[in-house]
Amino acid sequence: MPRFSANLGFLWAELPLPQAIRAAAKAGFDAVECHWPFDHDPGAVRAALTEAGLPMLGLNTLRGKPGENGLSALPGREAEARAEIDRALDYAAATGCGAVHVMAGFAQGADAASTFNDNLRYACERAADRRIVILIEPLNHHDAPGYFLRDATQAAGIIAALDRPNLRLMFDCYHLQIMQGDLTRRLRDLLPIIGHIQFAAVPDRGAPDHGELDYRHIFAAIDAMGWDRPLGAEYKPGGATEPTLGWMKTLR
Ligand SMILES: O=C(O)[C@@H](O)C(=O)CO
Ligand SMILES: [Mg+2]
Repeated sequence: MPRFSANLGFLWAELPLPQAIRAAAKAGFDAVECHWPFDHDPGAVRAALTEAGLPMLGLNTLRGKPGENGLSALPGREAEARAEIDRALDYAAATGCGAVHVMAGFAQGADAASTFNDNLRYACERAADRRIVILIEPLNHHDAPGYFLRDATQAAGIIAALDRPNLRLMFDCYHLQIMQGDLTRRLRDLLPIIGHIQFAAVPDRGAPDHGELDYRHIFAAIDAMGWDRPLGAEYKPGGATEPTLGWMKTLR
């Protein structure tokens, strides 16, 4: 039976993070994850997680200046990228969060590729002694045109080349349906390197109860593969979150 993580970057995004954590617990989620929680006191976040009895599965490195979408593949920006990796790892350690998504940024070409690899090696090393997983996530080219990491094939190549036990793929069904499709086979083939799975309707990124993907089929297939960790609900509710949660009953 699938279990679910509320992505608090989109769900209950209007609430301060500790309140959003409590709202997710009340709604029946099994875990939470977030985008950029750094303005919230990590002690208050940890206390809310403990009170709610929920783990925090992941958070992202900061994106950089306005208009940027991560720094780790940007040649010449290594010092800033690594400072953001350190900041994210410190916050993850302080809140007991299990994974950090290292955001690549808008860049292309060989220099970007080697910069990303070097920064990922740095992140994996710094994360290892804290038992934190480093995630990389392909983003679709409509929402993030020019983003360095475009699809799961590219991400799998990086993970194989770096060969670090704590480097994993964030498999976001929304982005990967847009970029590559064939999600059932792709999930099965990539399962050994997947660190987290996220979902939303395609193409509007709404609740997973409409659109071109049938999540009854996808979640049953994921279940049959033996995946039992919470799946990340990373969709845009377009208003209050509670009225959008009907899918939790039908997809469980
Ligand atoms: O899919 C997304 O957009 C997120 O998972 C993310 O962390 C980067 O924006
Ligand atoms: Mg995602």
